Amino acid sequence: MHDSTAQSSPVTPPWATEPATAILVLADGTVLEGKGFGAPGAVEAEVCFNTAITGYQEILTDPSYAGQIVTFTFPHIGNIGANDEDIEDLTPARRTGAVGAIFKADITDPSNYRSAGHLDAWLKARGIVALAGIDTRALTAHIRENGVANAVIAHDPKGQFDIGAMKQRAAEWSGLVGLDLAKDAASGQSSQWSVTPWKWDEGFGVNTAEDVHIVALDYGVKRNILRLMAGLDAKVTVLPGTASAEEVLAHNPDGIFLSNGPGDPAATGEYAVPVIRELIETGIPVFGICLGHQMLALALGAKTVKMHQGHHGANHPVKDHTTGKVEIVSMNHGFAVDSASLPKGITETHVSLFDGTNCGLAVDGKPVFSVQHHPEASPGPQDSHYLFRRFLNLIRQRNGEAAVAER
Ligand SMILES: NC(=O)CC[C@H](N)C(=O)O
Repeated sequence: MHDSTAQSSPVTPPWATEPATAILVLADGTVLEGKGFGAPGAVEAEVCFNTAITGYQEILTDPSYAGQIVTFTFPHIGNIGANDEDIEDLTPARRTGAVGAIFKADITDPSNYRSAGHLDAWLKARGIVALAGIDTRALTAHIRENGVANAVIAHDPKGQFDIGAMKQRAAEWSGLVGLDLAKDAASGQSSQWSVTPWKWDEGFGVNTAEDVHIVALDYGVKRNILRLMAGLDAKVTVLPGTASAEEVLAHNPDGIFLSNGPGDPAATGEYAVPVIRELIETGIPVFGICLGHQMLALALGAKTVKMHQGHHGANHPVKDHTTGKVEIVSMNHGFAVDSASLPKGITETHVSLFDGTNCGLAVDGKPVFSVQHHPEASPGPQDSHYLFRRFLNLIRQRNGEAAVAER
């Protein structure tokens, strides 16, 4: 990593035999040069690092990564190719998710029975600008020391870059604080969801039972969340995150789900937060994940803050205070609920064992709870799947039915 003052192109890194075809310029002037993959072009976004060792397609298609470039700390990305199943955004044609990707090693030819093509071609089709061949450990250390960075990532097969202009663009970008990306991340349409989780040798299933009805408010929802709820015999109706409380209640839900999503939770204060405030007064069980958790906290009067480097990975330890158990979880957030701001009557249910930040809350005396981490774990370990059953039990209890085993 070096601070380049070069304004002319093509850029030739000292170790390379060929000119760089992709480049990352941070707002602090740091320049990283390597080999381009995926879509040509240039885009400004926030660079964060993800420590998961599997699930690169699920990560890159997670709508919560809108406005972000993901640096994978795992060095070999792409070796199992790409397929049409490991997708997390609801409407892939809209390509909501990460806009850039950074890898240590070049993408190799795919070798996996599920592969339908090369990751490079998939990145190109999805419009993701990718850079490979850089020291991702150094970039990760840089982010850990200095915090997530605003940047511009560019890929030009001819290696023509205007580094000065890229530096200026990175420095001038507003960053994610104050940015509402959830409104655009949502599919914007109401739909029914009945697909159940993928099973070995069977693929995805379809749920026809409709024991309970869950309305999921979509702020950029991940498919595996909907699959897990459908897998618990729920009829799932997805509504745009901009729906009013009246529109939600018109569906007669037994439970209301608040989805994950991109951007600053505090920027959703005009549409989502007031609606959530109304919904929690109805007595209908409410469950929120990640952005849904943060917006619920805001609706309850707490505050959210921007984190230094965020949590992005599939190996984070979280403690559930209600059971005393520790779960290894999937994480993807750059904002957090300030636990000191949680008002009276709200219990902090989960905390991160990495840094003590808030990872869950429950409203005393109401069937309303949420978590910061990702129990759908796509990708990630399945320790937190019990949270979907906890939600179902709140619904069953309210409907006068017997609880199912949580674990
Ligand atoms: N995965 C999410 O829902 C992320 C929530 C929010 N955009 C954050 O970065 O903290």
